[in-house]
Parts: sequence; structure tokens; C-alpha cells
Amino acid sequence: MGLVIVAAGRGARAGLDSGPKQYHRLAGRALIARTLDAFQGFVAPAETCIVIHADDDALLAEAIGADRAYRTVHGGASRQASVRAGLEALAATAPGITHVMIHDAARPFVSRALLDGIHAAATAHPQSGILPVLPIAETIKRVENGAVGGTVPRDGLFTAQTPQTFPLAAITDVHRRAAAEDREDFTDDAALFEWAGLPVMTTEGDKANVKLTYAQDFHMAEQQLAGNAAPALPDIRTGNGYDVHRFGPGDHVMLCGVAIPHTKTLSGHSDADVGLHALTDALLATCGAGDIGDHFPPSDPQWKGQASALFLKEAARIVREAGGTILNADVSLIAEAPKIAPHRLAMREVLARLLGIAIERCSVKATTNEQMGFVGRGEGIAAIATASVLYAPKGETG
Ligand SMILES: Nc1ccn([C@@H]2O[C@H](COP(=O)(O)OP(=O)(O)OP(=O)(O)O)[C@@H](O)[C@H]2O)c(=O)n1
Ligand SMILES: C[C@](O)(CO)[C@H](O)COP(=O)(O)O
Repeated sequence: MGLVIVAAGRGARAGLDSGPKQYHRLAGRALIARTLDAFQGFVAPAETCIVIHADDDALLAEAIGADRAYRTVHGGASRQASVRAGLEALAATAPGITHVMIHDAARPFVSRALLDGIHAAATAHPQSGILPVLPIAETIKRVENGAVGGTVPRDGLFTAQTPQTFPLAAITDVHRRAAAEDREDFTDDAALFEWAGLPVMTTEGDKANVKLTYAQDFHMAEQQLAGNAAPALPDIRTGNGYDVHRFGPGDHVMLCGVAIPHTKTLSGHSDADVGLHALTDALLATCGAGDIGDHFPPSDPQWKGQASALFLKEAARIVREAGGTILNADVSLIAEAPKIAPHRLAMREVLARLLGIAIERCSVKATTNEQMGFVGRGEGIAAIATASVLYAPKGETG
């Protein structure tokens, strides 16, 4: 499917100070760029021809960038002449195209559902023109010099939208014939097909697919885009971690960076600090950075007997490098013994120092396992940790 976007008009009725309406920035993005966005993934830029006014090369480059793959061609004095120029360009340079969509740059709100409906109709009726239409919802009056001259029956009346779709060879031929007969009065391409006696089938249009014609249309479009803009939600992520180590012979345990005298020690490759291990995993989880085993494999001799503080500091560094600000850290220790409560403040101080955050953002809690299971039988100590991290939006890290 090829695409002709007509954008060579002057936008006289819009009367915008900023110049031709198709380059006017709507909520920060040029109207024509928004229109082209709507076809992304539906028609390739190489099969799209943008028809612009001979004075507007620089305006187009500013609106969509100079290095885009779209074909461009200069249009004519009427919409009809501009469409013809676009069709001739596509017919000459893209021989594989059988069908073409013709669309006004001034209609930026093209939905994927509308495109799919038009495409389905074109597939069902490949020799016909396909025209999206909407029933008229208001009474139609004929008005002359401010006075009503009559009411027009609206039965069977519809308004016509773009994109309209045609077999490329047929619509190009009809445009050539109309030009040869000096007919420049067709306001849409379906009208040319009708004039040539060729079939035009309708498909359901879309109320949102308005043509921005008057200044008020631009104000309403601005309001609509402002209303649609999703509020920037803070990117707060939570990670959890769990670890367990069994007891072996010894005289102290390391828990959350504090050495607590005990009748046994926790055995492991490093200092077996389950609290810091669980918290390291929780932090890494907030940026999808794997787990402690990925960064400090137990098979690597350099971590033998290592203080687990090093692991936590490295996890905090990884989080910060990914744009994270650590909001809080919470560790629950599950042990029958030793007693944790007398050491909780010292543990929170260690966490605050290692993570570089305030102590009130660090929490350590402890519970027994009510003498149930392996912890209850005094075979080891378990820890569960949670960390919350605020990440900067993409492109604003650092
Ligand atoms: N000589 C022309 C006239 C119109 N168009 C394009 O046809 C579409 C529909 O036309 P319209 O909304 O009437 O735009 P303008 O002609 O720019 O508006 P006006 O009539 O108010 O000047 C627009 O994308 C417009 O750029 C075109 O390519 N060449
Ligand atoms: C082609 C069109 O968008 C169909 O509704 C419309 O006719 C173009 O606008 P114009 O004001 O007639 O140029």
C-alpha cells in the first residue's frame, strides 16, 4: 500500500500567525509529524509521498527532520493538483504499489481501527475506491446572505473523510483525464472516481478524524491533546530478596553488618550475612540486574570470607548507575537465637551507611519461627528484605 499525504495548502481559513497550518505545533509536535505518526507501521516511509508547497522545503525538514526516508514532491494550486503530483511521483518511482491511500495532512487523528477498516474494505473490493464516511448528525440548511433559503433533506447524506483508498493505476489515470479536460473542481478523490463511473464503496469513518480547518479546530485539538497527556507517574519500583544460611561451629554470627556473639556461626562462602544478602537481591531486583549469585558467584575464590557489606555497596552502585534513588530498605530476620533486638539500631546504622540514605529509611525487624521448621529447630537463620527505589525517567539519569 502506498500513501500520498497532501500538505501543499496555505491554511487560509485557519489564519494562524505561525504560517501554513500543517507545520503548526500542536502540543509541541508539528501537525504533519503527528499525521505521519498515525501511519507508522502501516505504510513504509519509502512508499509514502508527501506533497508540499514549493516554498515549504525548510518547514518540512524542521517539522519531521531532514534525514527521513519519505519521498517529497511539490504540489499545485488546488488539492486536486497536489494529489495528482503525489500519484505521479509514486507511480513513477514505486512500481510495486497496487493501491494507494490519499490523505490530508490536516487530519492528524487517524486511528489504527480506521486504517484497519479501510484496509479490510480495500481487500474485499480491490477494484473500488474506499471512502470513510460519517452520517450527518445535524439538520442541513441552505443559507444565502445570512437568510435561510431552505432545509436540505439529510437522508442518505454523509460527510467524506480521508484517507481514501484506490487502485493506484486507476486513480492516477482518472486524475490525468480530469486534468486533460481542465476539470479542477473535485474536492476529494472519490469524486473523481465517481466522475469516471468507477465504483466507490464506503466504510465507517471516525468522529475523531477531524480536518483541522479553522483556528478553533486547533484550539480544540490542543485541549484534546492536553487532556490525553498521561500524567508523569513516578517510576517507583520495589524488589524483594530472601536468603537462608545454616549454622556451623563458631562463636558469632554476622547479621546486617553487625557481629553478634553466639554459640554457632552461619556458614557460607562469604561471611554468610543473610540480612545483607537478602537486601542485595532486593536492590538488584529493582533494576532487573539479576541476583547476588550473578555478581558474586560462590565459585569465585575472591569472595571467600568476604564481608557482605561489599555486596550491598555494589548493588547500591548498580542501582544508582541505572538512575535509581534508594527510598528505603527493610530487612526481616527470622531466627530463634541469638536475640536481635539489642542490635537493631546498630544494624540500621550499618544499612544507612552502606546505602548512603537516612537511618529512618532503614528498617530491621526480627521474629522467631515459633520453633517450627528448620529455623525453629535452630538449624539456621533466614532473612526477607524489601527495597524501594525511585528511577529517573529515561534520558534524565545521571
Ligand atoms: N493546493 C493545495 C490545497 C490543499 N492541499 C492539502 O489538502 C488538505 C486539505 O485541504 P484544506 O484543509 O482545505 O487545507 P488548505 O488548503 O491548506 O486550507 P485553506 O483552504 O483554508 O487554505 C490539506 O492537508 C492541504 O495541505 C494541498 O496539498 N494543496
Ligand atoms: C478531502 C476532504 O478532506 C474530504 O472531506 C476535504 O474535501 C478536503 O478539504 P477541502 O476544504 O475541501 O479542501
